[in-house]
Amino acid sequence: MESQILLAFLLFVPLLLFFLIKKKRYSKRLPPGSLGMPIIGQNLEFLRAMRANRGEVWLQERARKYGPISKMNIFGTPTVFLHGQAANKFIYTRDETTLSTQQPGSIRRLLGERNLFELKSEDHNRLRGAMLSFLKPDALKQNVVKMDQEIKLHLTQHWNHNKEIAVMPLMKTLTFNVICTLIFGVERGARRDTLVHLFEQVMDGMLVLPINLPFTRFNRSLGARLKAGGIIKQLIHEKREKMKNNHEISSDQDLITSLLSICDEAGSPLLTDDEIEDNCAVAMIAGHDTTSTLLTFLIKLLAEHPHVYELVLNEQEEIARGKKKSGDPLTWDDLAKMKYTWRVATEALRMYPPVMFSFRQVLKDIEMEGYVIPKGWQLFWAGCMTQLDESIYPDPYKFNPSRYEKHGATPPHTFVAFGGGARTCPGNEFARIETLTMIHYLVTGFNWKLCLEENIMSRDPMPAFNQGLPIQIQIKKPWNHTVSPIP
Ligand code: HEM
Repeated sequence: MESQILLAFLLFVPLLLFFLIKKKRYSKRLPPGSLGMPIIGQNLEFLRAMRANRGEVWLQERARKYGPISKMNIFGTPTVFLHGQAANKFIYTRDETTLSTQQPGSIRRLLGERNLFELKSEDHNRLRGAMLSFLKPDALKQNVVKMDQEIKLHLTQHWNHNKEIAVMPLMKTLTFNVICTLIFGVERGARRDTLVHLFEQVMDGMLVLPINLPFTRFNRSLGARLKAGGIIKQLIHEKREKMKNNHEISSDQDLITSLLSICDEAGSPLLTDDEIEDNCAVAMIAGHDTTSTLLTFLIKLLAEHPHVYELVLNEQEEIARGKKKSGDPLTWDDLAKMKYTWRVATEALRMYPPVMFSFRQVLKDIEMEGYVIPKGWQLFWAGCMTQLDESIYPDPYKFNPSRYEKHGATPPHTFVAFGGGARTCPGNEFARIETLTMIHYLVTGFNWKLCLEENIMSRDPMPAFNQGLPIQIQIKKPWNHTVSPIP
């Protein structure tokens, strides 16, 4: 008996030691931090912090505790959290055999399987190239007049007769309408209103646990996405028919027409209808809340910084004086002159980036800072945290558009509001045109002041004002732009 116990002991102890050492070696190489409870992980903590507008603080505290790389469990997946200039460079320069884009399950299912965020390698290049054939500056030049008209119509309908407005919902209305006109090419009316309403519901389920049970937020959003997809399919069909019957139709009149008109070398359509549908949904989701957030913050910051407002006004009045007739639309050349106004927008994007973090999937083990990021894990990185790093942007919480006058004011991989590398936002030029045009008409046409002393914010996932940012407006001079409704 004694010899059996001794034998068992001799076998068991080395085995135990082996597992302990192996575990120790592995966990030593994993980044610091805890994975928390299974499934729940750090979800609740993080989402609560985001909704209380403490998302940045939560991440900063984490970074202070564990350094630039740590592990956690978010959206049900073991995750490594990264931030800092080196992390941004690492992610933006990595090829797709190491890292691939993978959104959390909720986002993936809502955007559709063939959406640009999910596609990789050749598929990604093909789709991205097709989107850029409409979104690149040369193509967008043709659409400045449409943007101008859409913005004038918005101001006439929503600003002209009001004394007090809530900025945030109105900016969403504007950016929805701009996308409906320029991306979907869908006429105003009941169908467009339905589409807008459906996309609002889709947005609601973007950052939730993807539990598809009746009455969950996710279930409602999925239902709305299905219906919105149906409307986009119908638009694709109508536009295809129109193109068959009228060969004169210009391919850059909207994104759907542009995507339909691209063919491969054999003359067959380059994209499937599913790809067109999913990527129109992406353009709506990626393009409307981001730009409306930027515009809302700009309106707030201009109200709070009268000297900046004056400089923007001078620049815009100079451009207005250069017009042959009052009411003539802005041109591409006018936009190129708005240098100071774009610095102001850049400073707003630095301090209040609409996209604070992104996700990637790790395809092979990665060594970083002496740790291993294991294959199959999720990377969660807060690229924009560098924008508030005082060693890079001195006095980072001070709104100071003049900081960009200095040469080298934005060191590489530190200003990343539009992302970087192969996945840089393809809509940045679209957003720039929309923002500059809107600011032109706002400062030349209106004065405004904030109604509340404090405007409480939250993030869900974009930064938002809980009370919508109410302002009082005053029309400077009779707003006499004649606008015909855009089809
Ligand atoms: C102020 C406005 C905007 C901001 C701050 C913004 C920000 C970003 C960021 C940070 C990314 C990269 C995400 C990542 O690397 O995971 C991105 C990607 C993307 N954005 Fe934007 N965006 C804006 C406007 C727009 C607009 C107007 C559109 C379309 C009309 C658009 C369409 C897209 C698309 C399709 C992608 C995916 C690109 C790819 O994976 O290749 N964005 N955006």
